Amino acid sequence: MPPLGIEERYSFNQVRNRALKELAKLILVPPLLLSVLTRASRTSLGYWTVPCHGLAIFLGACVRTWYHDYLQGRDAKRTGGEKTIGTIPRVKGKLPGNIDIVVRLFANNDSGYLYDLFLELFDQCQSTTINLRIFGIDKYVSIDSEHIKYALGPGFRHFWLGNTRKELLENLLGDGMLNRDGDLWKTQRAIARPFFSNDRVRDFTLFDKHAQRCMSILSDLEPGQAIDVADLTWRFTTDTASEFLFGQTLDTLSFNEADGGFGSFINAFGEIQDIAFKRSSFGALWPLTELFGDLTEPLGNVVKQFVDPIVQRALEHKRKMVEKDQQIEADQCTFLEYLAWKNDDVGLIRDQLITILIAARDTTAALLAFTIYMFTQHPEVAVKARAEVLEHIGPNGTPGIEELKKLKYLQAVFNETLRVFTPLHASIRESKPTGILLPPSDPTYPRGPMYLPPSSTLIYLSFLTHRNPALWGEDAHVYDPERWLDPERSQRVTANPAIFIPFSAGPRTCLGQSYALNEASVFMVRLLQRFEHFTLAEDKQLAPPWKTKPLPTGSSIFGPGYPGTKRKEVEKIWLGNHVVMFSKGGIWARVLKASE
Ligand code: HEM
Repeated sequence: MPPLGIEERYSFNQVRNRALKELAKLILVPPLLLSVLTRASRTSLGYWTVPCHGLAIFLGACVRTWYHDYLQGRDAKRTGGEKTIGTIPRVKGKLPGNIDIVVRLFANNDSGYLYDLFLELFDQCQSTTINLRIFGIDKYVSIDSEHIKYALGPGFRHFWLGNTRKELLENLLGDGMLNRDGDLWKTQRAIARPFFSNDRVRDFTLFDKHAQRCMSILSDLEPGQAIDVADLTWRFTTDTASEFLFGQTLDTLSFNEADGGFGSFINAFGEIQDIAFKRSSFGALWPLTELFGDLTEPLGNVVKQFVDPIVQRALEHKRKMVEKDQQIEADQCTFLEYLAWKNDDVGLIRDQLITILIAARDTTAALLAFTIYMFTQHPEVAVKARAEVLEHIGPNGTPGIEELKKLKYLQAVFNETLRVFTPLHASIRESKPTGILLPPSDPTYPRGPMYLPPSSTLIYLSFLTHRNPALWGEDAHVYDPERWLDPERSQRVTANPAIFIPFSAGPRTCLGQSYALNEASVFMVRLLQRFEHFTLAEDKQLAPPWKTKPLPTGSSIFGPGYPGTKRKEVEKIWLGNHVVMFSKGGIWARVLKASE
């Protein structure tokens, strides 16, 4: 069996065997050693057999952790050389293996404000990069803008996506660019890049067509009728992306889910992502929850059954063109035709298409939905954005690239939504098999260079970096687009762009940034031309479960109200964190048509 390698496709059996081996190391090896010892010394443990074997597992874990720390300490000295370097502070829970922390993390996810518990952990450790060490397995979590910048940019070569991340979505993303490192990633990115260049995504006809459909849906609502705008924007980006990628829309805006093919495709597509998210909460041992088979396999087959014939047709079309000695017009074709022109591998084309669909859809939908949520909470923002649209484009004008450039306030609104409700709230990298010296930390809790051991999992929470008062000022929790227009306040980002990374940074930065912002702008222009007032339908909205007032007393660098975020006071929705952030139960709003 080939070893799990960076460019390999992972078979589920390989992944399951890997997890079983890890489990065996944890719970089988120590009792086996004990049995060998007792046999060799002809000792009978009698009634003590079970407790002694339990104790052996516990001691085995302690010895392994101690040895692991010893090796790390040695490597840290080697990596640091003459320099004095620190170790990343470890979270110290009350129970062995930090079980209590795991329980609290699940509870925070289930009923708390997103990532609140982490604020407490960072504060306890007085560090913005911490080691959770759960059941003896190190997991580093960071909100440190300097450390994240290093991993994404200058230290890029020391990191890769890592096997843990790739195993989760192998059945959906396969060889797609979001799931590969090394040469395959480079090739995939190089092929796709020209298609997402600024010039290429300037044709707004497609965005406009689907945006206009959304406006018709909104216009047809009964007076006072509420709509889930998270669902509407999701359908908008699904239809737009599918037409952009495949050349045919999935037409989810017709709300006709019963229609066989694409309905099952969209469901399977969503379900795989749900499974992947659940897997991620079990860490590297998740395959043990699927001992009897890969839960994503049947769903992956549904996806393939839907996409492969479309890919085959594109390849057939290409063959006919080649026979007739025709050339493809790069600026006239769909992404699928473009990919088919570049290679003949159905699997590779499918993986790349699915990757872009996954990257393009929920992210941009979230940007739009959270912006509308903010319109409901800050009517003055909607009024100002609408005035700008009317001034530069008029009540019926068509948004083109030149018009959009003039919408400075709308750009500030999007920036502020991307800051406060950053769709990709977290991401993950793995360091390569050599120890690394992380640069000095950001000013939140000043620390010198710290040692990151080889092959470490580093999860970074841009959600919290974007809301950190030490980087953004005391009003970091306030939604205020003006901060992007005020030279003094916007200076914080210009001086240190690493504090704002909604589209990531460095060589793996988002390929679809222009596409996303143009698509979102066209939607918003159409919305603001037709509607002028937005309210949250609180009677429909799933209310957050926490009590907002009084806030807990005490304070930390993250502001008063420790250990929670200050936004808890004002938030009317309940944030959830799948791959992309969302509002549990949707975002229900009522919209008022603009007076003619
Ligand atoms: C508001 C909308 C969007 C946001 C906030 C966003 C954010 C991001 C982020 C943070 C990453 C890095 C992920 C990581 O390294 O773990 C990323 C990667 C990527 N995004 Fe986006 N994205 C958006 C829209 C889009 C769209 C519309 C497309 C395509 C049409 C797209 C295509 C990609 C691709 C292909 C990558 C992978 C790049 C690589 O690994 O080299 N994104 N995006």
